Amino acid sequence: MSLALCALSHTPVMGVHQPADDVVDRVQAAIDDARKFVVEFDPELVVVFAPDHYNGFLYDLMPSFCIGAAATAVGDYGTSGGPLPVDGSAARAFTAAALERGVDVAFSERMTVDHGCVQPLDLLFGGIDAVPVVPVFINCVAEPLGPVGRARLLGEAIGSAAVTLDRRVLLLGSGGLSHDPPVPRLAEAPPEVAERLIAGRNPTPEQRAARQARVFDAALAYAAGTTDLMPLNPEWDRRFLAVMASGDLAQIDSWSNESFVEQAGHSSHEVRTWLAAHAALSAQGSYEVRSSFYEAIPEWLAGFGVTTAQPRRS
Ligand SMILES: O=C(O)/C=C/c1cccc(O)c1O
Ligand SMILES: [Fe+2]
Repeated sequence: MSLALCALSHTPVMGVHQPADDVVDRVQAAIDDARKFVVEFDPELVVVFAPDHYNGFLYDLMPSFCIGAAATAVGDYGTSGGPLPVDGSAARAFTAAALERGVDVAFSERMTVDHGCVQPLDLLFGGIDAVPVVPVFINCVAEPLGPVGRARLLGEAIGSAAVTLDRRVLLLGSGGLSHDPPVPRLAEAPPEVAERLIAGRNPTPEQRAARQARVFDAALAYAAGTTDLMPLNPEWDRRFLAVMASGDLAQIDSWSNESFVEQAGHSSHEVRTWLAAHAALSAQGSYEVRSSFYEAIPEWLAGFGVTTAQPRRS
């Protein structure tokens, strides 16, 4: 058995509205390097810790966490769509391990995932069919959210089960870092938007296209500085990355949900996926960061990070 980690931001604006060429080149180099790391590790299973953006999980039934034993991708924003090659027995083992450790995960034999789960698979593996996966949903958008430390405990539980497998397991975290994209919030939503957040699965192609166009337009306006969306926070991002690299993950338990929003934007909660992935990696002992890239990219609406890490070699 062995574990490895790759955590990276996702943004559907990538490739649609680009920052300067030199920025794109640096991001591409970081992704290429992460892909090289993953190819060399040659994972036999990929555990994807990812948020959802009201495509699979809505307010009609919103868990804090859900492990999927079967899953289908909606294929939003041009990401791969269709069934994922989920390892159902590994998913059930991870679920049992989490419940045994007092982390009350939900479990799904028919999970739906979106770009949050699929974009990293597309970027690192060229699609969703390359390696068996276990998708692990972490609620990062639908308030109220539990304390951030619960994601750490989830990761530790899944990691404790992953290290017992006689397989190479890649822990993939997807999201963040600081960002405040125009994702609607139930508390402020007008009735028709509230209905979509509660029960708006399977939008029509026209509805999905309109939603995606709104995000693309927001990205253009954000880069031009003409929106009231919160600024990216490189200082906060770098502080978060330093905590992940330190291995002392429990210190983040004191970061209140309010502080995430106030300092790093409503969708900065997506870093819970990074936290869970690093906590899972820690199940194999202390770890070392092999590579860390970060750049604030307003054109993509995100503080964009790419990290690879592995158990510390003695
Ligand atoms: O369409 C959505 O709901 C979200 C889009 C988005 C935009 C920028 C950064 C992200 O992490 C996103 O999920
Ligand atoms: Fe997201």
